Amino acid sequence: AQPSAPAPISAPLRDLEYGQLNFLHTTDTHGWLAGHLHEPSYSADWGDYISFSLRIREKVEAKGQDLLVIDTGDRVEGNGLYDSSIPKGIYLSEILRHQHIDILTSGNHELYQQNTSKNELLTTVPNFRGHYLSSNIDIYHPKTNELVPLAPRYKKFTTQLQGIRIVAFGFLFNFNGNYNNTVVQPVEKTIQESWFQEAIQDKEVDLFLVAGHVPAHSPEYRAIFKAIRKVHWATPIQFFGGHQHIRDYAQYDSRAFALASGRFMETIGFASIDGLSTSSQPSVASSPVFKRRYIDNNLFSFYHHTGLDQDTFPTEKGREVTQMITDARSALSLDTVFGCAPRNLWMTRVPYNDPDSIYNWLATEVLPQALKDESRGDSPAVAILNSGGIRFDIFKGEFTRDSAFIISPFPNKFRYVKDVPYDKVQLIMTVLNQQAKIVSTSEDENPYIHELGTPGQSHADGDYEEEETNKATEETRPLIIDGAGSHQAPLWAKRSDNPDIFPGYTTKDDAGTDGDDTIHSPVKNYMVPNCIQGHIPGNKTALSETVDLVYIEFLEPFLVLAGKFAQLDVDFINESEEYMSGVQLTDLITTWVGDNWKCDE
Ligand SMILES: Nc1ccn([C@@H]2O[C@H](COP(=O)(O)O)[C@@H](O)[C@H]2O)c(=O)n1
Ligand SMILES: [Zn+2]
Ligand SMILES: [Zn+2]
Repeated sequence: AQPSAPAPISAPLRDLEYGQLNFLHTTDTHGWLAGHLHEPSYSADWGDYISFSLRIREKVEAKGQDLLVIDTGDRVEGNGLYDSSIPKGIYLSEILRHQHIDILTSGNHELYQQNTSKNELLTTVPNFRGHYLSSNIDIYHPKTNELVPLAPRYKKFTTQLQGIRIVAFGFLFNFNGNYNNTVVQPVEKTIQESWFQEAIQDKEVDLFLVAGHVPAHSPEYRAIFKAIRKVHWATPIQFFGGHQHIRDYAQYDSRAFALASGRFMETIGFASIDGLSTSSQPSVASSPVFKRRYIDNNLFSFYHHTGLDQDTFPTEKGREVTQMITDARSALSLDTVFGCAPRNLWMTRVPYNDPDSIYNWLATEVLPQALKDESRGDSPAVAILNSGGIRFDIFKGEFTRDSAFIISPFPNKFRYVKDVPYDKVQLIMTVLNQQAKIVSTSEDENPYIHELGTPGQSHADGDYEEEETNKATEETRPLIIDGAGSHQAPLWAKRSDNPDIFPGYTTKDDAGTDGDDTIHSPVKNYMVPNCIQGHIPGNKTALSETVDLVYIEFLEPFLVLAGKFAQLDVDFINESEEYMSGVQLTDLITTWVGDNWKCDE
């Protein structure tokens, strides 16, 4: 029987504009497959997304159109569901595989640790065999030690219903922070290889599909665009990108567009193309039409776009996966409470030195009070953290095991060098926070800067003031609504009269300001420096002329460079030692929370 239509709800939503070929896209999910438990606007989980894509497929296929589902990497690191299991990711891999994904690629986070890339090769690639593409990543096979492609370089396929002939690639940006069991070849070099050149010589192609963990606006995508255009002046190209954790849409020409779909399961990207040629109709008269939409990841949006409701929307598979997520969270004790945060602490909604900034909290409370290596006696220390290592806000209320991994998922330890002149430490801080200037002297145009600071931000001018709030680069979310649980639609979804506009994404991209499905009011957004420092003991005036320079180990390659600029004669790699017996930042935060943030009885 036909599902009955849901009761109409008046809400400020823009519809999806379907085409001959339609896409759903996720990127940078970073383990958030349970959705956002405290933010109704992003509260749908991977099971709901599975139902959504099945329902959208039914809808488009009923019209004879095709649907492709894409994921562009950074599926790992960033949430207790991935990071808290031993080994990491055992539950996540099982949950992920239930989504049908037509094309998926690796992000940089799949390559930082040896075990993670090994797991991609031995578990995720086989789970998505025939769909996982890796145009520029090789891996030393753990059994043979032979350098092999992580996955096939590209594939050619034809869509099910219309016979649209597609050549697809799967790239990673020019990343160089990978563990040495993998090799990432720069995109510009890869596209000169014979296999790529042969792939783009194919004349029987209706669409080039470039999926990648690459920013939508990037020198890497421009290079690929140019290489394809040299051979095919008019064949449509659809890029899917990620890595910057932003909603973005780039226009390369009238037939080539790139969509980036945010981060952390906040956004389901939608794109469509009309006017494509097909195998049975190889020439079309009209120009193709490209559309895009950024869907807020919640059930209210899902019901709206499918025309279904809470009874008709869920699928059996979706329900099963939601149950798998609930079971995994319970097995991992992710709801265990360590303390209660007395207030919200923000990454970018307030200036970084504001009392409500998470960075200010770390610099003035956590580091001075919790980071102390007793073997160093009274030696004062300055501890440096990269802002990019802090991944999310803290919401007022219960701080759980999940919260700890959400804020600080990386197994980063602290290292230190003794007796560094305090003024040199300050010079190093200045250099680190001006990293763009160092980078601009390098030969390539690698967006290396994203390897240090908070994703989605550029720190080139050292200006940390409020940004324009309507930029696609902003990180915007609706205000937390206390007490809201999982699977709730935004509060206004329950009103059928005159819905309020809630703060959230207000994206401006190359196609304009109408990309977001949900109409929001903007949220303030402030720049954050690449690095912050905490003084141990906290009183700066009590510091002696030299201090222990303590740093999070991820920063070491950047410190080597910054040390040279500051003319500091220290060999960080050979002279540094583990600080505080190798304590990790995540554990430091958890201990501090347990000691300082008591919950009311
Ligand atoms: N061990 C690590 C690994 C990464 N980071 C931070 O993550 C940033 C990259 O994250 P994306 O999701 O944008 O790819 C990187 O720039 C570092 O800031 C880290 O701190 N420690
Ligand atoms: Zn990411
Ligand atoms: Zn990334």
